[in-house]
Amino acid sequence: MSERKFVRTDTFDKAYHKLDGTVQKLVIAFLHTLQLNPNANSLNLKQPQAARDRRVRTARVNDNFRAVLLRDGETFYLVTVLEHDKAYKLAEGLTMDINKVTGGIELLDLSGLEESTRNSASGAPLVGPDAMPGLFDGVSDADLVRLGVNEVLIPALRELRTEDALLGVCEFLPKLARDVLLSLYDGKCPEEIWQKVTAPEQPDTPLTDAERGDYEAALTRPATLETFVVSSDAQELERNLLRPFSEWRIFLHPEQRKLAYRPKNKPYNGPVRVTGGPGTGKTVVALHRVAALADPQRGEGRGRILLTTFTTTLADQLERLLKDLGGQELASAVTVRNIDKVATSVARHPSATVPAMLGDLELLKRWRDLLTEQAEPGRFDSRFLLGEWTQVVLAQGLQTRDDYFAARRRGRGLRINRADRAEIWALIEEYERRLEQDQAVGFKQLAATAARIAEAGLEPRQQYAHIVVDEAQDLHAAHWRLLRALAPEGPNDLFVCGDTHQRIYDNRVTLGSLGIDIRGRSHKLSLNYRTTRQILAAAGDLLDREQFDDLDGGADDLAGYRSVLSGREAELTGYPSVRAEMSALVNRVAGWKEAGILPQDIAVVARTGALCDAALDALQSSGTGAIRVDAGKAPRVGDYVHVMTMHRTKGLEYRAVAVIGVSDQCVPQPAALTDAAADPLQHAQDLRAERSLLFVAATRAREALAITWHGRPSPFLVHRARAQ
Ligand SMILES: Nc1ncnc2c1ncn2[C@@H]1O[C@H](COP(=O)(O)OP(=O)(O)OP(=O)(O)O)[C@@H](O)[C@H]1O
Repeated sequence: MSERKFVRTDTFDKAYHKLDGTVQKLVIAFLHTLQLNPNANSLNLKQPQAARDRRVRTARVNDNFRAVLLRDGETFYLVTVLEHDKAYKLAEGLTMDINKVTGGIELLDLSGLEESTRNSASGAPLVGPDAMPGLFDGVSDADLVRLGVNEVLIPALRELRTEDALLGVCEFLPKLARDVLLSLYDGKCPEEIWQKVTAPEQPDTPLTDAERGDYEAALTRPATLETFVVSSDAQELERNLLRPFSEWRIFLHPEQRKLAYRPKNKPYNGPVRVTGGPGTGKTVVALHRVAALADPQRGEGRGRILLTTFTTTLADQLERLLKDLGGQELASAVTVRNIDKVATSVARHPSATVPAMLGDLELLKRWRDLLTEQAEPGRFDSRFLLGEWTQVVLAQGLQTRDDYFAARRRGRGLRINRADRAEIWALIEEYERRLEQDQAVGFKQLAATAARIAEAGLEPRQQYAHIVVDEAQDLHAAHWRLLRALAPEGPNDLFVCGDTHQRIYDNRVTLGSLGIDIRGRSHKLSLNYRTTRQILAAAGDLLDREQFDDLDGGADDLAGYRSVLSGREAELTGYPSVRAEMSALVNRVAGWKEAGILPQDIAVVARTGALCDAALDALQSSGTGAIRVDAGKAPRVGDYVHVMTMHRTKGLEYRAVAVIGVSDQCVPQPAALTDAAADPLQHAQDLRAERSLLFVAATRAREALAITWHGRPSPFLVHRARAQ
């Protein structure tokens, strides 16, 4: 007899978590009975008379609720738990099939689909001069099938004539079909959709005819695991259901799964890079990759694992998510540290005095002080010198005057001659001498020291077999040299996730030149799980046609970047004064709260601390609980709207986001821009970072985004603002 298996869908989990506690307990009891004896009378397992699929059953949970499931031999596919009549209605139109392209199992809710198309079409003229064409008239059935749309869906899909009708049917479609149809609706051609949407879901080897009907084999395919999870017994199922529902822990997109979990005999033969726009699940992939490496059963890991990212706040968040994913056991198997702590752990001797750590603002001030004390004004200003020190000297680990004279200055816009180099080196020596004297050190300087120590050789117990990096776009060259030296070359050594469209610090690198060879091991995620299509479109416009690098000397773009979530358009609104903007903010936040969004799911974001203070003041004076989210501190828990600068928003997400003060005087922030005449390249890079900051802030929004300004709008907004 084959082993009894429970396969639950994401819809089952969602339905379970919406039930009240007493019904949940009954669902668990039902599962235990099903495990012990699927033929038990108390289950009242029935095949609806009008069922389209002979495998469909409903079963009794209590007098009001029934579970909907499919039985295929000893395998039970748990679909949902619904009120009695709704359960029967769903069960009658439900079928299950194996997708011909992906080999993944799909549930097809034909009654829901047909009813939704019928309702949306009622009243619309289908013939005559006013008849509306079908949304997909220009796409052949053959193309739809080739793209992975099951042919039984096609007649109903041909009835769709409006966007509302399409959005209405989305909830009844398998995930791939939904993604394909929305991409077609967005104007993408079948070929592009094949490449970006469907092909990545294909299994590694093409399906044979026999495999197309083999459900047992289909159960293990990544495309199935996007929607289904297999449990071997009711206890395991119960344990999983009792945890809070977070889809990302269980239901990965096939691309995400393939990246995170490698077959045993196919390790990555070197560093891997994962890119993708905001919200595409890079962090989720990084966490699952760590889980795969830490799982002794899988045999992928060879030793210590480090998970690192840019800030302490993000590292704390990663640690929390790692616990969500694999409990304390997983969290204890991994070192989670932000990159500065990694550097500190290598560079600082435990008994040495702890130096003062200086950020860029303080370092810039010290450059200014040094220059003011010079007898004669030199050719170089403080911003240039800070850049030269960090982007050339620390980035390359230059230690001597000769090294500096021989160094290439890639990415620096101002040409300098030998006399200039001599002048600059003398200033840098004096600058570093003063830092040492004051027992102070810059963060990148510390990283450069740590890299030097690690490159000279570390004890094996200080090294890591595997390093997983999140928010990689903001790491400095010295960080990369350090990480390279911390993880000796080998299978699965480095796994790097990042998105250069979100680079908000001026750290550009070419990984290859730093000993991190990602050739042939580069992957891009493109399905956004966070943000609606409307918000993505507005955020995408902020980037204009700016060029972005791919961390390795090439170019990156957001081709194929998309979302299947739908919602309201982003709002872009200008006001005559700050006062008017703040008063509108107070009303907007009140509106969001009235619509059921909790205060802690709302963020107010500004470019400067002063504007944050003004917003905080306006909100608090109106009686709205609000707090500032500051560096290094986890946001206070409670019913507060979070107010923060754009820099703080990195890696976070909220249901509603108001980005305020996006005026021409404030974004880009004049103080953050190098003078174009002094260094045109640097000026362009500073502008790009300012644009990315706004992009990062806007892409934190899941459902609602408002971008506002007073006076004239920021030049980054101009064509959107005009089009509104
Ligand atoms: N397979 C999935 N199923 C459901 N939700 C997912 C999935 N993958 C990611 N998410 C959710 O999408 C959101 C964005 O994911 P994540 O933070 O990993 O994206 P990211 O690419 O790292 O984003 P960013 O670059 O903007 O920081 C999170 O809420 C995450 O839980």
